[in-house]
Amino acid sequence: MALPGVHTDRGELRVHESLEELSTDLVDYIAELSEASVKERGVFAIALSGGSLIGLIGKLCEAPYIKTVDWAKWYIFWADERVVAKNHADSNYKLAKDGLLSKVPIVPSHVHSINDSLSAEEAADEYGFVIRQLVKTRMVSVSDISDCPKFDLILLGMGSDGHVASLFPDHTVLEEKEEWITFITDSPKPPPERITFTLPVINSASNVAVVVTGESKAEAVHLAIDDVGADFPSLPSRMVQPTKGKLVWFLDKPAASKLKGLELSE
Ligand SMILES: O=C1O[C@H](COP(=O)(O)O)[C@@H](O)[C@H](O)[C@H]1O
Repeated sequence: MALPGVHTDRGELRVHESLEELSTDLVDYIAELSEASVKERGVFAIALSGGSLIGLIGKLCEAPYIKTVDWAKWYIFWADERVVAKNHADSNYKLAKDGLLSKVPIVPSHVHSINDSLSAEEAADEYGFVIRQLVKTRMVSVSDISDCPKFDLILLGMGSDGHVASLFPDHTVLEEKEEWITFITDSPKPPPERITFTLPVINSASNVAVVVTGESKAEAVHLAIDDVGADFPSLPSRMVQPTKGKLVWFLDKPAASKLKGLELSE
């Protein structure tokens, strides 16, 4: 049984007993947002991350979602990508393609992956350009506060160091305010070259879900969510604060085990 969602200053917390239950709640949430967005805007612009997240959304290829989701209306993006060939084991695109995209009736031209023949800097520039074109045609909406794209949903994972997308703690990339997409060549987690959505883009989304599992991430979850004072201002996961959008944390019990004020029974 899931604990009921808890509403906090840091968003809604959904803590689950098992990965199976978390995965079901997560895909239901995605399917609901897809339906609402298609009803309202005619399309659903979703940005994926890599890592453990993809295994947790794999159920979208199964009944009932394979039939009930309006796949033709999906536009897919990546919140971050490693600068490797698309068929490389480290590619976030490959992970999503193998685990989801090749198994659902997505329109191939709606899949907006990064150009893997370019340098990190060029790939980030080109990805920003592609997103600008889609903002112009309103396949991706635009924020009414900043000039940033407003994705219907950005799905993020989190590393045990508190990184989200390819925004790493204490990295200058956290200060980027102008660009929508940027690049790094010194990622502390391999591979070193990556491109990433910037914080202004993440925080302009209509919905952001941060999906975190496992005890190794419990300390980072605590630092990202609990009231820890001003000591951790530059923890990327703590800087995920949608301006007008909704933030939901999908956690399993081990990841949530160091949160203060949550009654987690064994
Ligand atoms: O390097 C990355 O790591 C994070 C977290 O991955 P996880 O396997 O610990 O869940 C991921 O969200 C990001 O997209 C990826 O590039």
